[in-house]
Amino acid sequence: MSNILTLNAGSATIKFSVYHAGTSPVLRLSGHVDALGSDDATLTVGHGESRHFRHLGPIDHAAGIRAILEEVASEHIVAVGHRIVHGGTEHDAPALLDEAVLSDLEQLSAFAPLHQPHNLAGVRAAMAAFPQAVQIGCFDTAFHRGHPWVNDAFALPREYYAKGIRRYGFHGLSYRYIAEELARIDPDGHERCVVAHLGNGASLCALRDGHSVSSTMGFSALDGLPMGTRCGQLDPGVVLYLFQQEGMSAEQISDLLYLESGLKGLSGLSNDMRVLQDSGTKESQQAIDYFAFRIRREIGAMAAVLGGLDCLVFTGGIGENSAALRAKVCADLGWLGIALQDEANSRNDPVISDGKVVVRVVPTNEELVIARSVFNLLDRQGSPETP
Ligand SMILES: Nc1ncnc2c1ncn2[C@@H]1O[C@H](COP(=O)(O)OP(=O)(O)O)[C@@H](O)[C@H]1O
Ligand SMILES: CC(=O)OP(=O)(O)O
Ligand SMILES: [Mg+2]
Repeated sequence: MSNILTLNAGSATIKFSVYHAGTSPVLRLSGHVDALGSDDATLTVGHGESRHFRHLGPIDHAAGIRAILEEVASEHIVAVGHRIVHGGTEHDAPALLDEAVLSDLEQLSAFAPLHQPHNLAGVRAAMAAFPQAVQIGCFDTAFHRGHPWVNDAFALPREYYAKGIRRYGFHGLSYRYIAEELARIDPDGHERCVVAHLGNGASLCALRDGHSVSSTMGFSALDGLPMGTRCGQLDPGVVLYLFQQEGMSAEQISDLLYLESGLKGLSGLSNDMRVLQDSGTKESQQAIDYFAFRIRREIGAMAAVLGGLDCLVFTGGIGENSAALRAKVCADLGWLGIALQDEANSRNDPVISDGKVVVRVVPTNEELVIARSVFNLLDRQGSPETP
């Protein structure tokens, strides 16, 4: 049986799925490595009703990818679809990954150091594991490529935009999935929608009629909301100060902003919302309050971009699972027409509001977006493996 494997290496998780290559993707097997970067990463694999679970210990992304490839080694894989976080200015659609494309994408690793190197290492590992399979890249940035210029540009001299120094936006596979789901669930109810993708990486996207018009993430995956270990929006004067006055090296500043900040830096405890919610320390509570405050502030900004709001969607590991965080974010948004229905919220129901704005919890599915893209690309190429 011919199958498609999808690999989605995030900053704290690696998710994978195997789809049967029929007329449309049919899920056979899926799973994820969770809590990368902690002392106890785990692997969960599900096959229909049955699931198995394995402790992996303190492993890195490369070991996580190896564990996944071992799980699927016996499958007949004809194509591997990869989430590639950064596609730069060139890639606005899924692409076949050959040596030339891979070397272009390697140049973008500095723009997304927590993701791009792991995404590309995943491609190399999959090439070695399945040498006969085609490798296809699906880009997080592609969904945002149609932004109006005012949303893409920084107020720097114009030549910097031409050099690629602009706001790209990320989490695009997740936003594409949500936009497609909204079109299916409620075709008339989402003209102006803000989607909050809240995982270890976190961003908001403003959707108008299902198209991205603005995102809180910018040039790199550091900007916008605070995240598990990333600082989010920061006065560039702070970076200059750390460099010029504190004598920190570029590498030290990079580690500080990407790996030691956000929820982890503010709580002094963990990047993981589950740990912070259970901990009860004042610092953990402040970290959660700060996270919620910045999300609320940016929802207001995105509503201003859209000229109002019809729909708010929560997704990602935190957005899908933390009723307490959603309640905190929405608490003072009554002026926007947002009113949460407490019981529905505590159950993570698909609709959790009873106000003018429909507030939804939609589990994202980046793997399915990747699988559909792989199918379409193989289909256009007339692959003998897909009817
Ligand atoms: N049940 C839960 N309650 C609260 N937060 C959760 C829960 N499950 C996962 N999370 C949060 O989601 C994060 C992972 O988000 P996810 O979107 O799956 O990963 P990534 O950002 O790596 O793609 C974890 O680090 C944790 O903070
Ligand atoms: C772009 C990004 O931050 O992705 P993730 O949430 O998967 O880490
Ligand atoms: Mg993710």
